[in-house]
Amino acid sequence: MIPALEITGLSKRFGGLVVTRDITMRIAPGERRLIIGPNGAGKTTLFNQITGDLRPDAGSVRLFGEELLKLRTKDRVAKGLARTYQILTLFPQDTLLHNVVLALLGLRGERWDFWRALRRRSELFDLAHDALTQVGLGGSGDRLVAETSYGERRRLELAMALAQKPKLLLLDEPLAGLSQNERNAVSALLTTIPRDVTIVMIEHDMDVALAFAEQITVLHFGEVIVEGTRAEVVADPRTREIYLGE
Ligand SMILES: Nc1ncnc2c1ncn2[C@@H]1O[C@H](COP(=O)(O)OP(=O)(O)OP(=O)(O)O)[C@@H](O)[C@H]1O
Repeated sequence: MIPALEITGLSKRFGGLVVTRDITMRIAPGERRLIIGPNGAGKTTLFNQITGDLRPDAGSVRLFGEELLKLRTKDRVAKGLARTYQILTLFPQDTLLHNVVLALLGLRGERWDFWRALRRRSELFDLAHDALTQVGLGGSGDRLVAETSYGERRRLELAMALAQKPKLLLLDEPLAGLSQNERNAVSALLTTIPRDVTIVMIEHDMDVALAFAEQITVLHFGEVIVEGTRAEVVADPRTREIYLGE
């Protein structure tokens, strides 16, 4: 079976600092993969190399068998890659619906062009509305982002990614900054994402993350230290040593 995501020998250093050391990882179609590791382990820089925000020094990243590294970010997105960010990247003075439409326009690789957007309006707006509905914000499209709660913004960001109908979704700490109630709601939402979307998630909230993930990769100083099923990784003494600091 062709993996949804296959990373081979991925390496990156910033001067003397190795942030990704020969990472090799295969993620099956439909899998829910959790990536954990201490602060600075290289989790976000790994995502940045998958998306093309950062160029690795060596290695390969394949999406359903197709090499991504020579493609620009927007072309990777067009191949079915979407991500959310640890730090939200929204337009607060615009509406939720417009934020999703703008994400869709980014997907299509078009410069922001008002008239062109207007011509495509109904199609784009329908897609955007569907995505908002999928995250429970269907009735909130006309509200300004600035007037929403943090939890609603996290949902909006998810809608922006889902609107692109990704095959592979990278979630960078989707629960960061949320209250316990909001965390429960967003994690319940994550379980409703259909299996034709493969999900790789970085998350520090272990309760939620462990419940969600089927396979777990532990990174430490840019290197894969432990990988396996939830039970295997939790039982592995290296996980405790590295991640829990025991
Ligand atoms: N552009 C850069 N230039 C130099 N060093 C960088 C750059 N980007 C990241 N780093 C360093 O790379 C290391 C890995 O950072 P990264 O953000 O990937 O860690 P992380 O595992 O996502 O951490 P956290 O859990 O805190 O988000 C850190 O030491 C960070 O300071």
